[in-house]
Amino acid sequence: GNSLRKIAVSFTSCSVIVFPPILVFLGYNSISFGYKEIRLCSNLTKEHQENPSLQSPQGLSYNQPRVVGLNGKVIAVTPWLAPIVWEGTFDSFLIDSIYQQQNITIATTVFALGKYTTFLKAFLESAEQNYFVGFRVHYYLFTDHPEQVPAVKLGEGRQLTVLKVASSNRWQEITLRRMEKLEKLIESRLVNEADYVFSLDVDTKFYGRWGAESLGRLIGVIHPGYYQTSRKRFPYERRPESQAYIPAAEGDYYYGGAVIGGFVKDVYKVAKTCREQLDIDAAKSIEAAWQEESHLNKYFLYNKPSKVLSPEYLWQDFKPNTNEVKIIRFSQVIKNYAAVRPNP
Ligand SMILES: CC(=O)N[C@H]1[C@@H](OP(=O)(O)OP(=O)(O)OC[C@H]2O[C@@H](n3ccc(=O)[nH]c3=O)[C@H](O)[C@@H]2O)O[C@H](CO)[C@H](O)[C@@H]1O
Ligand SMILES: [Mn+2]
Repeated sequence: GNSLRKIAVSFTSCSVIVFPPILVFLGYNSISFGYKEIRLCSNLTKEHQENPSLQSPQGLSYNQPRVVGLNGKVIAVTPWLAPIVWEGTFDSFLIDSIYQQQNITIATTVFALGKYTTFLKAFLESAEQNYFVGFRVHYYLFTDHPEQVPAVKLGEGRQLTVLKVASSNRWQEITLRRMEKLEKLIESRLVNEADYVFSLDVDTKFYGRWGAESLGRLIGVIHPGYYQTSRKRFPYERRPESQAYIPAAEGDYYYGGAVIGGFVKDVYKVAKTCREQLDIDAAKSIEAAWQEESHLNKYFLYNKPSKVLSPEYLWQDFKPNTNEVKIIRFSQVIKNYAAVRPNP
């Protein structure tokens, strides 16, 4: 909780009113007094000023953005002027120091159903070494086997909550249901318990720093398998009957379903919208090519992320090293699909 910051973004500039000293709660147990300048303006809302949703019309024609330039250098900004986070574009000490002052909590949801509980130990241990070190992190771990959750020593200010969910005999159902679980978790808890939330795949490991440079209103990650692929060959859903359908001439990046992040409120919109679109498809007995990842790609195409994580933030262990990716921060481990999934 950070009420000061919430007050600060609730009003936009025009006329300035200086309030007498007011009580402001900071964090959980400290109280401070201060003069609060509150700026009021009738015709500008918070949405417009502080939290633009970056909606983009459907059917626009524009060039596909490149991730690596023709000179081989990485591109660090999208055509809608959102940063693409690469090593060398930020000062990790500076950016962590800025966000540490804000006393934030980063909720992190992770699902481990069926045999995927075997990935938990490496995921959690490597997260403790690399992921938002020095920040308050709250893991929300969904599993059908709570007894298989390993005991991992967590750093100061970090906690883990285990939430029991029903098993499923289809991996497709497990991955796509994450949207609904995330939606409901935000409604019931995260609105009060966190400032930011990340939803992460569990069949992964952290190998390098992942810190405050990844924070923003709405965060997507560029999938490591498609960052040099022409948009018409992205594995988007191509059947117009699906709510996840994207025409061949459209597309910015192919985003990985393994990382979704941002302000609790903005991630809520993603999760709720994707869950609704998945429900419409299910009622028509249609399942998108890559389940919720397809719906996520549709969402991000027309609701642009405010910051995009480069493939440094989602790699695959089997991929050879490349010139552009200097640091691998988070990577899919190699898995034996037949051994870990409940169905082919
Ligand atoms: C790198 C990447 O972007 N991966 C995406 C990709 O394939 P993946 O092959 O990465 O999908 P996956 O098998 O890892 O499933 C996604 C996640 O669902 C959970 N899970 C899945 C199966 C199971 O039996 N138990 C279980 O707990 C687990 O948290 C896992 O990390 O496409 C999926 C949808 O098809 C998801 O969008 C994944 O995020
Ligand atoms: Mn995965």
